Formats: sequence, C-alpha cells, structure tokens
Amino acid sequence: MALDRLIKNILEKKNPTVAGLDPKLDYIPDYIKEQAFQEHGCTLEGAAQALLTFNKGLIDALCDIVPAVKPQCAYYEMYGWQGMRALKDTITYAREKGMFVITDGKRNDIGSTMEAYAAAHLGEIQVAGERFAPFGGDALTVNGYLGTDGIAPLLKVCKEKDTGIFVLAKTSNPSSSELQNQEVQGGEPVYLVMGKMCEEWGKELPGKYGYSGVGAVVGATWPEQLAELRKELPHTFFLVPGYGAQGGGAKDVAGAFDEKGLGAVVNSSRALMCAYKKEGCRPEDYAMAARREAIRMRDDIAAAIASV
Ligand SMILES: O=c1ccn([C@@H]2O[C@H](COP(=O)(O)O)[C@@H](O)[C@H]2O)c(=O)[nH]1
Repeated sequence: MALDRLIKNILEKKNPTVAGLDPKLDYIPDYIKEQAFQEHGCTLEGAAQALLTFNKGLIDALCDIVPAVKPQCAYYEMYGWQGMRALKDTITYAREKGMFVITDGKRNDIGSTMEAYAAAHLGEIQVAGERFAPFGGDALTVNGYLGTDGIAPLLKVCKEKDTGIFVLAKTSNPSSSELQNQEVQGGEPVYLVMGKMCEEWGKELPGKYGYSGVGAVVGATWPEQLAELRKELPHTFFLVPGYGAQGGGAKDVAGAFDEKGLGAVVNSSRALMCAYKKEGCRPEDYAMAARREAIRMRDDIAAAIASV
C-alpha cells in the first residue's frame, strides 16, 4: 500500500516531514533564473527551466534527510504546459532520489472525470495500446466534497497502481471554519464527518502499519482539531500543512501523532524554499539553507512529540 512506503521512509529517516515544492519565480535565486533565461529566453520555457533547476537543488540537498516532497500543481500550471513539464520532471527526479511524492492538486469532480484525474496523477493511460504514467506521483490530494462516487475511481486506481490519496478534512486557512466547523445532523462538525468518510474509504486500502491508503489533510494551524481527529480516526494518516509560513509550530502538530510517533507527515513549503532569504546567506547556498531549516523542523517536531 502506497502510504506504507511513505511511513517506511519516515521511519528510516526518523523524520515525519515533507518538503513543499511551490516554486514561484520570486523565490528562485537570480543566478538560476539568469542561466535559464540565457538558454531559453525570458519565456515560459525559461521560467519552467528555472523552476526545475531550483527544485533539483532542493531535492539533492534534502533527499537523504526528508522522506517526501509535495509539489503544489498551481505553481507549475501558472507557467503553462512548460510549467507542467517541470512538474512531471520534478516528480520523476524526486522519485529517482527515493522520495515519496505527494502531488498537491486538490482535485474533485464527478466520477467519470475523477477517472481522468486518477489516470493522470496516480495511474496510467493507454494510447494505441501503449501505456504511459502521465505524472507518476505516489499520492494525490483530493477534495471529497462530491462524495463517494467522486472518490471511488481514485480508490480503484490506488489499488491497481499502489498509490494513495489525501482528502481535505480541516484545511489550514483562516476561513476553513466557515464551512468545515459547521455542525451537521447528529451535531458533528463537517471536518469530522469527512474524516470518518476517509476511515470508511480507507477500508479498501489497508496498510501494514495500521494506516490506510486514504489519508486526510488537517492543518497545523488547528492543533485542537488535529488532536481530536487523531483520536477519532485511528487508521487515517494525516498530511499536515500550515507549518512555518502559516504560523503552525512543533507544539501545534504534536497532537497529530500516535503513541508510536507515527500518523502524520508535516509539510513546510515557503519556510524551506526561502530559508536562504531569512538567513541572509548567499543565494548560491539556498539548498543548504533549506537543509538547515529542514533539520530544525525535524528536531523541533521530535522534541515536541517526546514532550507530550
Ligand atoms: O489545508 C491546506 C491544504 C494545502 N495547503 C498547501 O500546503 C502548502 C503550504 O505552503 P506553506 O508555504 O508552507 O504555507 C501550499 O502548497 C498549500 O497550497 C495548505 O497550506 N493548507
């Protein structure tokens, strides 16, 4: 089961974190952009090349200590098909380096369209008898709001291709409570109803560590709900964004973990990618600055888990 691979990586590296790869041009050191623009012009092609070079530097610097990466599709889509090619190349490179790849696409639609998303990001498509894995990630973030028939095609592909999904339950953004905290019939908040649906969907993809192939997204900015959901959803692994740039810290995420220190992987994107700016170090050292930040994050989370 796909999330077993993520958990194995986490155990090997003793690090329950994921590096977000959300590469805006503003974050990328000038020397990388200048080189890319020299080769490809000031074009979408040049921008996409800069994204890829930046990402490869980060992956090289992090792959021995960080188990996973999470490229967010929007940062690639905004550079057109050239950007999407950089997404594909980033996924391929990270997987070659042994990292688990969570493609952050937050896809959702009716079942027939979800079949297409599932093939694109988690499975294969056939063209005149030839099979291709268009993006080839290990897991995809999705929105479960359309209900079970929107999720079923993903589960089918996850089973066939040993891939997984993370379903939005309680998102990290400030307005997430407007809808997600609304109590529905029975008095349960929407995020808990969604979490319980993940538990149910996950029965189709059981894993050897006790967690299924259907994870849930729960924000680091909501420590109370993280702890509540950890208790309520014993088989659902959490992807926890909102650490660092959005204000979540190590103490906030401690409740996401079970008694074995498993159960969640915590994402940080801007705080890692832009660590060199915060440190004020040479732009050429951006990847090593990200590594230093990743080590700080790992150690802070370990200390917070140990003190619970
Ligand atoms: O609830 C959610 C779901 C997804 N995200 C995504 O995670 C990263 C966070 O980036 P930071 O720079 O570490 O804030 C980004 O890709 C979001 O789209 C989220 O933040 N919250």
